[in-house]
Amino acid sequence: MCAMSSAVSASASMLNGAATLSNSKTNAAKNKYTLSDPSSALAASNSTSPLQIFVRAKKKINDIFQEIEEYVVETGNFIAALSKDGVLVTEKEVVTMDGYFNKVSGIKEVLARDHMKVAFFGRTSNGKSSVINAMLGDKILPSGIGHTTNCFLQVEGDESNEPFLTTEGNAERQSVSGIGQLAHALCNNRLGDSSLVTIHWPKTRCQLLRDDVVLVDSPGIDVSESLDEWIDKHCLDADVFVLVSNAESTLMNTEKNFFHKVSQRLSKPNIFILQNRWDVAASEPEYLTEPARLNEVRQQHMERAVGFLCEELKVVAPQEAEQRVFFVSAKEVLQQRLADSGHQAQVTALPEGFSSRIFEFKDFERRFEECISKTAVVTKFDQHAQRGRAIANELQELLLHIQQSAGQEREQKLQQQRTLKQRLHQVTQQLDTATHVIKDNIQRIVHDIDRKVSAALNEEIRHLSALVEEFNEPFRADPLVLNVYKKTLHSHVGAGLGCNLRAKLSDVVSSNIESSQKDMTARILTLLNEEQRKLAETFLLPRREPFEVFYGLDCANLCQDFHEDIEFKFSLGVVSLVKSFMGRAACRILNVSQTENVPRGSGLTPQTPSNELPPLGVSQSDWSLISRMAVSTVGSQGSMGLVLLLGMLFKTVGWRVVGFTLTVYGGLYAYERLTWTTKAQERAFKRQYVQHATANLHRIVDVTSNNCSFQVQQELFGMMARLSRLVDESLVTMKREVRTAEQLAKQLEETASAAKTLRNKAHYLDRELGVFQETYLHTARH
Ligand SMILES: Nc1nc2c(ncn2[C@@H]2O[C@H](COP(=O)(O)OP(=O)(O)OP(=O)(O)O)[C@@H](O)[C@H]2O)c(=O)[nH]1
Repeated sequence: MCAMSSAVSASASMLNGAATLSNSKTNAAKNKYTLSDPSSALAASNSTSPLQIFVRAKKKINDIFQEIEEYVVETGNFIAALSKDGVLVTEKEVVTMDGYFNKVSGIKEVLARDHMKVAFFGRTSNGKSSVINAMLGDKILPSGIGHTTNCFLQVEGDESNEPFLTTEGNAERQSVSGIGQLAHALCNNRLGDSSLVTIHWPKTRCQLLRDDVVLVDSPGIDVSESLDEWIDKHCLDADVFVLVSNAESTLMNTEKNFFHKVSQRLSKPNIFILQNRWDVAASEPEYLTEPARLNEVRQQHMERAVGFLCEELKVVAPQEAEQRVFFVSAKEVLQQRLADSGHQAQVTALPEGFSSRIFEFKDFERRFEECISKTAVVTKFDQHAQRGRAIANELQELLLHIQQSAGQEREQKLQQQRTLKQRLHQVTQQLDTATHVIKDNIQRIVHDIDRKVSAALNEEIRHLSALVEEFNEPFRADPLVLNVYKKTLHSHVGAGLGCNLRAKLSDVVSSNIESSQKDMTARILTLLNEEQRKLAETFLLPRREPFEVFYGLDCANLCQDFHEDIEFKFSLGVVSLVKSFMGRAACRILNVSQTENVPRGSGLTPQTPSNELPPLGVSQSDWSLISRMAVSTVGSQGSMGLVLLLGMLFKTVGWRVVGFTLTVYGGLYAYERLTWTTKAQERAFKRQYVQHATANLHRIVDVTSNNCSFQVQQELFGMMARLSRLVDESLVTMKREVRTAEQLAKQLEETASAAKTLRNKAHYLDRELGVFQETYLHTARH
């Protein structure tokens, strides 16, 4: 069993022999360990063990660094996520976070391995191994007369239930049976005196090891020349050094020189001096009879040891130096503790001063524990705590920067959002106004065009005869030829009208359209941003072809009901005269006469119609009869009618007048008949065509002008629609930008909030480490 449990029996023994111990430090210790109940004494010793300072500090700082590690991972993820957009954090900061993580992980690993290390040095056979065994309460290390320890042996606690050992550079677990001998054999056979063998001892078997104390035994400093190497390899991380001296002799130069070397390399190392084998000195017969002389010897040893520590090494103040020198017997303590644990028979005959030596050893252990605990807390944890605080502070700075940057960015985004909303509202209103004005302009232009097309077409209709006259395809009265002639004339007239209208109107239309387009473009482009404006100017505005109005004058269709009348008609014929003088009424009469099928060939001469009363005593009824007969005669073209008509005239005006008239009439008829040539037929045809087309074209003037203005309207509205679409797209883009700015502002707010939370966490961790320093490190230093 370990040292702590043996303290109970030591305390019990002390009750008998403590009176011999006058040293005040042992009295103080006696009071602490005078406990009636062994179990409660163990519990008390465990709970009040100074080593618990280190144990609790280690647990606390490990817990804190666990939190720091989790925190660094969380913050690292946060920063890595932010680095994607590269606004708030840079790639360098991500790398820095990786560095923090590596540092914290490294510290955590070191912390997990951290322990309190005590190294034992002294000349061969001074009892170093025995002291360690006594402290551990078990024969773990080999000890014996002569040079037994040939390399460094480190005893440390392990969670496993069975002990094992490992050698330097070889993590393989080696057999544990006869561990002392095995370690000894390893030292002898394979390893140099600077090499290290680690003995992993179950923590459950020893409180000291459970409390993270590691004990290192060394070969005798008087038999090695590798002292510098020892210091480098085994002393620099030691918290406490124990010089195991032989109380039978004074401190040797080899011992002193070694610690001079140590104190040169380390600042004020913690050194305890154990005057071991004090039992042998105390058992000298001369001291048994005269205990005062033993005290003198003790005093001499004490003065030299104190002088060595205070004046030579200067590692401790004079008033504390006596607390570092103890007169003990490791052999007796080990025996006592082995007996207490049942591994060995109880010592029946206790030598003189046994209890006080046992007690002084315990006192050493107490002082040693206090010292190593405080020292180890400072040496092991202070730097880590400082580093942890530095990391926490650096992260606070970084997060504060991110928080502030995110806040500023958010403000910018909100401002941008406000500006965009204003612009959106403004553009919407301006678009409404512009649309209204443009529509009015378009309507105005459309009416103007309508009016101009109408006027131009009317003028063209007025000059239609000229257009028809220009048509000089060969004319023949043959129906087939005439049909082709008509078709070609339709085309000529349609094309001519279209061409003339275009010539008259295209400049007006173009300038109107152009000015309107320029106006609407100027109005709309101001609603676009620079980029969209350029785009519009590049792809939208230039027309590939100039706009042309299609007049759609389809004369073939328009004049399809045209039927020419190019039969010869004597201008002084009854029908012509009737038509001339009586107009439609005569026509109706003619029609009626035709329908009544008046018999032909009355033989009467046609008479010039007149509105005046008939001369030569011809009554109204006679004129009516003559007219009817003439009409019937001409209408029937028969000789009977003519005969009847002539008969009537002979009877009325006399044969001479009739004869003369008929001669003249016949001459005229012959003249007209002879001059009724193809050319005359063509003229008649064209005249009829002009009349017919004029009438029909007049009917479509409104339709055509409407059609043209509609085309202009379509063109302008098309342009306006394209421009409006651009503005609409611009508005959609702006709305999207508003939403994006809103989302970004929200994200930035969340980022700032998250950065603040993380900053608070860093502050909390810094405070935790501060409290840790205050609780453990500040206390340990004072
Ligand atoms: N009487 C007496 N003998 C002791 C005491 N301490 C150690 N011894 C004996 O001294 C001898 C050497 O003890 P070790 O513990 O092996 O000494 P060491 O300093 O480790 O020796 P090395 O390992 O060789 O350097 C052993 O026989 C021990 O029993 C003591 O306090 N009193």
